Amino acid sequence: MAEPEPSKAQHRKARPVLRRLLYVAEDSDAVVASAPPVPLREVFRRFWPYTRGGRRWLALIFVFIVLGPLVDAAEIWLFKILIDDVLVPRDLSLLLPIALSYVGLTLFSGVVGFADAMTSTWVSQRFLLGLRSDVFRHVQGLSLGFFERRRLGDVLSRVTGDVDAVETFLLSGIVSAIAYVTELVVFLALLFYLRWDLTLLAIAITPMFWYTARRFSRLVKAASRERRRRAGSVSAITEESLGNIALVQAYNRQEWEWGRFQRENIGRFRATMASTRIGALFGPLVDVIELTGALVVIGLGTWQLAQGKLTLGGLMVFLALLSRLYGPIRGVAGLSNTFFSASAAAERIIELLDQRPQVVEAAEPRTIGRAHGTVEFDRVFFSYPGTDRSALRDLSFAVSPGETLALVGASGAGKSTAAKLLLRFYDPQGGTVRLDGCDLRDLRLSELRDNVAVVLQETLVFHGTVRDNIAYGRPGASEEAVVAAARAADAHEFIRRLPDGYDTVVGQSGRLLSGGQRQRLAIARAMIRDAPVLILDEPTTGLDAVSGWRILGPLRELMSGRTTIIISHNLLTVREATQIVLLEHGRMADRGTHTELLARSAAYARLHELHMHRPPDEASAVEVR
Ligand SMILES: Nc1ncnc2c1ncn2[C@@H]1O[C@H](COP(=O)(O)OP(=O)(O)OP(=O)(O)O)[C@@H](O)[C@H]1O
Repeated sequence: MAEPEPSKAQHRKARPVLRRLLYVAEDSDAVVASAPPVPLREVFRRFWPYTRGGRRWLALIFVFIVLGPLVDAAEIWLFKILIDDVLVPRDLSLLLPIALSYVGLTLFSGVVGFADAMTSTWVSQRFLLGLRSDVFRHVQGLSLGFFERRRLGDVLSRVTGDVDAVETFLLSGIVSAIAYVTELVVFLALLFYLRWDLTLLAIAITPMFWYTARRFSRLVKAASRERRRRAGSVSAITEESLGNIALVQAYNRQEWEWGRFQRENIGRFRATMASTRIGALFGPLVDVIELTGALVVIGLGTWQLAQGKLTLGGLMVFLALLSRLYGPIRGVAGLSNTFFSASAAAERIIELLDQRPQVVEAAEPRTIGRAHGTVEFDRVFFSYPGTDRSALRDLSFAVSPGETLALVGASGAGKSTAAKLLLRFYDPQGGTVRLDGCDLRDLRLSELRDNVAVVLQETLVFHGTVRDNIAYGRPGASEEAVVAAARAADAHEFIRRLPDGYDTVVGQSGRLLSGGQRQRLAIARAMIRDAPVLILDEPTTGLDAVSGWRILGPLRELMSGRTTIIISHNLLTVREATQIVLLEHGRMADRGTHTELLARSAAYARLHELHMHRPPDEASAVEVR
């Protein structure tokens, strides 16, 4: 770290000013909360296993670490010989061997330096490779509930930024610590060998180093924690704001979004400045301590030189070695700052790794292979974690293969929640959801989801080609299968007209396609998955009447022979359902076919009325209440 010139005024300022300089103000209504503190020992314990692949190489790095100070010491010793045996007696006979030794040592240290740099980088990057990939895999396996509560940008910042700091903590930090200790041992041994009394005097000041370092490391940790948290917030706001750029621009909210961003940005700036101030104050303080030690030694050494107890070369070498000794002492003292700062990042990773999926697979899950597709909700009660309102209350229904069950009801009635339970994104607090008579909690998660295909309200299209997007439903699907699915979804014609046909890149979130086209792509994806159970969550949302009509054909094709649960506000899609469940506040208010409900349920009849007497484009968007 670059340490700026010491500001003398800083040393003189009164305590409150010092407090303001050294402490970072924390913002209570933060975008992202700080991770809970974790002791250093625990941080080591958690991340040490990730060094597994590189431990053999670590041993090699330690060899390089020892070689470094030995070469340095040899060079310094040559310097003593140069002064005492060549320069002072003006005897040139040793000059050539000394010069050759210098060349040899320089070449050797060059080779060691190269090998050291390559090996250290390899080991640390291997560590990062493993850790980052594990963190990603872990986060990916967390339940939907986690992502609904967390800010994605903060998670991104942890996976990309904080992971690097863990490496500093565990590898670079430890390697530096060992390097410093080795240097200390080598130089101290030489110093003692040269003049034990002067050496004792010189190291008498070390407790002051430790004391200063201890005081500073606590401050560094507070500042680093705040810096990391702010980095997460900046990332979260960037992701949210740029991810919804169309909304931001359409509502002219740029200034407001910028203000939100800027608040965190300034917070990050302040936290970084605070930690730099702490580091920058630490440097000059240590300089003063170091200078005190050196001055005492120079004083005593000059006196001993005058007394003839020490040669000029001896004194010069002593001072040269001493200057090398303070480097590692200062380094070891400063390392605690590095450790504490990196541990602030490690805490954020540990917090992420400690998140457990709310949905856990049974210890010995049942295997059902391809299901027939009978779906059953049996007296299901559910409320979202952290809420006390029930999203579903005592919900029971059953759907057999080839049948279609439509869930209708006002917005917030619990329709999508039922779909989430069937995919086992959450487990119900009461009752059971079954597939082919098996409690979902007993099934292998991947197998359950293999048996279900979904077309969601917001059509999920990835940045990639049309072909990739369809084949996402069944990895490794053949070209024929992709085209057949597209044909069945009535998508083949429009895909053919795209600039590169099936190779057209559709842009992030499929922005280069129309809503109807995206929907048909999603149907093709569900089609190719060929799962026995189908969940259609508002498949015609956002489509005008013509497009809505247009995808009815492909939808019917997709639904035929499968168990379908359709959530829709559009009565046209619902009318053909085998049974319709009318939900009100999470409860089943009524159940029957379209004709039965029309005759019996005032609420349903009113809806139908509303739907039928509106112009078709409005009718397709009207909600069933
Ligand atoms: N992740 C969540 N955390 C907490 N509460 C939620 C969550 N998702 C939904 N809810 C609440 O659960 C209830 C049911 O929501 P759900 O999304 O199932 O309604 P819906 O009938 O599908 O509505 P819409 O027709 O508007 O999609 C609502 O009161 C909603 O506020």
